[in-house]
Amino acid sequence: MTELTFTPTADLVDEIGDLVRSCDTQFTQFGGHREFVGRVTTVKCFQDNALLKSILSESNPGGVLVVDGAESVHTALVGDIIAELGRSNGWVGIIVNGAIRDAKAIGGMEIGVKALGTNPRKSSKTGVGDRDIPLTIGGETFNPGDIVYSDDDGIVLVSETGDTDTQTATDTDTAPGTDAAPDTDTTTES
Ligand SMILES: O=C([O-])CC(=O)C(=O)O
Repeated sequence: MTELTFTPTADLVDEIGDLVRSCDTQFTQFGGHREFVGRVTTVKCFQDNALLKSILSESNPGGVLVVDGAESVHTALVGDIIAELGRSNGWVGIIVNGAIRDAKAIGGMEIGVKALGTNPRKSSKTGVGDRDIPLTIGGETFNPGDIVYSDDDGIVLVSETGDTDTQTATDTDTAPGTDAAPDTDTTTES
């Protein structure tokens, strides 16, 4: 697996131009690492964090877990224990379309964590949810295997060339042989 080099998101936009896949959601920075780049793994879960905890229990050096919690800030999907679990297994970032807790502790951790906000209320732990599915957040689709760049300016997605690990025969989003393949989705404003 090739080592990924962080590039500031604004520089990426300058390189990619109008075809950039930049997530419109205004996330807040919570992690000790404010800049990260990594390969996307996805999970969708609503006010329940058992599935995302099991994913962060897996070793995934350089991975970024993108969690679609349907924008709910009613319960925290990630706290300091789960964030540390991910960090210790090599994950470099967690992006939560929902809430976290233990924000102060997470701010001292060597991992990137972005979320909509905080809530000390716990999530349920049934394990309900879906993993490794495309997620649309902030007008852009996060596909498993995409490369995600994140910093103080935002979150930019790039389709990885030749990544066959997570692509299926029906996936037409990645154009083989092209770097930073333009997103051909006709995404409308949300
Ligand atoms: O267990 C939870 O629901 C989340 C949490 O508090 C942690 O990760 O520390």
